[in-house]
Amino acid sequence: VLRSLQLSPQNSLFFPCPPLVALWGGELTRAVFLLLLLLLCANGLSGARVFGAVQSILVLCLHLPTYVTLLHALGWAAEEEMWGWHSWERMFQGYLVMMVSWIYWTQYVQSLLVSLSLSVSSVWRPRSSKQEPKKKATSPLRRLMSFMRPHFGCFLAVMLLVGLSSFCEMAVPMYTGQVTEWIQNKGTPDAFTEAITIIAIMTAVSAVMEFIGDLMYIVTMSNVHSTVQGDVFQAVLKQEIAFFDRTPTGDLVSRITTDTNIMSEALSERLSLLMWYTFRMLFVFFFMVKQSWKLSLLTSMGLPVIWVLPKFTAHLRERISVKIQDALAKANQVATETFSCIKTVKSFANEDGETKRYERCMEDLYALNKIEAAAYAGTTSANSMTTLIMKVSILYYGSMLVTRGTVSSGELVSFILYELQFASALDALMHSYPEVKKAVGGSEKIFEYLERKPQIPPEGTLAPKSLKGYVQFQNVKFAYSSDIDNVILKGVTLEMKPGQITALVGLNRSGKSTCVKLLERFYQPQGGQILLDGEPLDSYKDAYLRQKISVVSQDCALFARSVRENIKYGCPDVSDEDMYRAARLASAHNFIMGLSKGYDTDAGEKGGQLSGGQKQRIAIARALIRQPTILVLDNATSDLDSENEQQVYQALLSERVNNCSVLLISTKMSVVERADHIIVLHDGVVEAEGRHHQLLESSQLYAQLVKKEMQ
Ligand SMILES: Nc1ncnc2c1ncn2[C@@H]1O[C@H](COP(=O)(O)OP(=O)(O)OP(=O)(O)O)[C@@H](O)[C@H]1O
Repeated sequence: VLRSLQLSPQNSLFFPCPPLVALWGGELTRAVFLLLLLLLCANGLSGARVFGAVQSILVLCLHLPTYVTLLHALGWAAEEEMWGWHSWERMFQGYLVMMVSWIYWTQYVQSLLVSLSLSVSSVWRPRSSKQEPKKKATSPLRRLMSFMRPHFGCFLAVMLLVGLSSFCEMAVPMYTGQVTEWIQNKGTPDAFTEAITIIAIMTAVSAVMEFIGDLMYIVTMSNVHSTVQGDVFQAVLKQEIAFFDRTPTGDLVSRITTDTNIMSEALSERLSLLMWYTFRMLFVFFFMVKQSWKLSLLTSMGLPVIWVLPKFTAHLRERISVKIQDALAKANQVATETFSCIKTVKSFANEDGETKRYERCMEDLYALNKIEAAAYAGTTSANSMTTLIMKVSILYYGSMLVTRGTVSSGELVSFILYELQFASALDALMHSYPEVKKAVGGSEKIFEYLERKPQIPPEGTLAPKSLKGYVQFQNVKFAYSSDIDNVILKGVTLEMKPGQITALVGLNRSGKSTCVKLLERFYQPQGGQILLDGEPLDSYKDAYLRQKISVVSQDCALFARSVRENIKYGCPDVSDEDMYRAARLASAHNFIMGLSKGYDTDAGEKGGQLSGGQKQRIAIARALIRQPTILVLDNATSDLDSENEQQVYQALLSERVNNCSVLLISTKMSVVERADHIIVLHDGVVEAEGRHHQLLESSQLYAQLVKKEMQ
């Protein structure tokens, strides 16, 4: 309606009041009218939406009068803006400003206000003493930053260098504009030489700073990478055994190697780009405002539209990245499992089956990669489109300003050069931002491991100088899972006296090894307690227990290192004499000396270069070298022939190493019968106990076991 009145200085008789008042009056009326309309239609809209609409109406109606008043107050010419408000150009501008402000509001200001109000309320809200403090989920980025904190000085220096280099680089277009004006106006040669010299110096300084900054950054980031990888490895090692029972090895390896690599590669490359281009953008913007604030305003209006896009796609890519890494871990697991069971795979001729399984994982990965590629391509083309539109708008508006004489042609040249830099910086930022987000997304699982607290009670503090080795199980109950039908120990009460050989016998799967695992504190009993020298097992230090209790089990694993390193595993400072003594006690010295390189012979992966019996004797030597107070032999000689087995037990049991307590678990009753005390385990409880000849009479099960072996 107002437009149809064709308001202009010529027909201002419609508004006898001053034009500024008329402008405010008109726009306020429009605002009131639109607000009333909103009130009528707001039924059912949420508070946030109504608030957003009110904000949009106020921006739409009041931005022009505010702008004109500001120009007026600064004493700048505001005539054109004051009278031109009804034109199509101004109307289009009004809606454009409103849209931009709406994007700013919904995407940036609102979330900023929410986080501000949250932090203020968390400071001011009195926390009742009864209230449990909520566990704050730390963002992966913040957790990553904690790794960078020790290198704060380096990062500060890099920032300074980046800042300096960007400033020098970004000052060049300004002097290029001066050179253009010099050519146009045929200026003095001195001015030209001066501008060119400054350009050359600025470029050289920028290049040197960039080189030093890059070098420092890459070195620091590789340091951060090693720390993260080392810490993840350590954190995983600290987990309880049940965690390893649940988590496939391939998964763990994938997290420690692949995931940390992806994260650090993306971070070292992309984060550096993000930093460089942020600085560049800041300086470019500074110089752009210096050239023409009006053109800069136009440029910044396009910014939120360009920023919103990567925000959405970054979120999408972050989610896909987590899925991709899960799929990769799954594929790794399949490969690890196949290669570690290669003999089974081959003997069942299931190579094709395993290949198909691996291919299925690859297909899943391929599907996810396609989605990621589509998200990437979509972002790139949308970004190019928006930057192109921005460039055209700037050229159009810039040429109008040159025609009006508001900016010189040199300034426009500089501005366009800056705008190009700005666009490329923005483009790089938009590519780097999702990549950094992707890396951060991928790092979530890594931090999950890093922050996971082992689900075992904290270790105790006891580490007495002398330990007798008196073990008591008092009504111990245990199950590996929460399934009540699967209770392994239903109330085991037993004793291991110091210096004695105690044997634990029973049918297969009766829970003998489980008792050992509980004694090693690998799992926690769900009922009853285990005492060592009268003190609860949990009150001892972990390292102390590992030193005092040595276990040799049937599936003793050796490492792909020399025999010497395997025997000295965990105590590398022990003398060679002690190593030979332990090896002799384990009846291993003679065969080791017969190996091609003696104690320096490589055992191969999992001890694959040695026979089962040789591996077991090395494992016994490894246990004895610590001079334990309690020695547990859990089917430790199952792979030895009877002659060698007798030899080992003769040495171990008759010499009674360091007078230590021995817990013997064996199916060979001829060995068991030599024990001082024999415990028969059946159906999760101790069925009988005593010496060999007593049990033959008192325990049917024991008599059966002896009979079975004799048969
Ligand atoms: N890590 C585990 N997770 C779940 N169940 C387990 C685990 N280790 C052992 N079990 C189960 O606990 C039961 C007791 O096993 P355990 O090895 O203690 O018996 P055992 O008497 O030593 O048997 P064997 O004489 O055959 O070595 C078995 O049914 C076994 O399958």
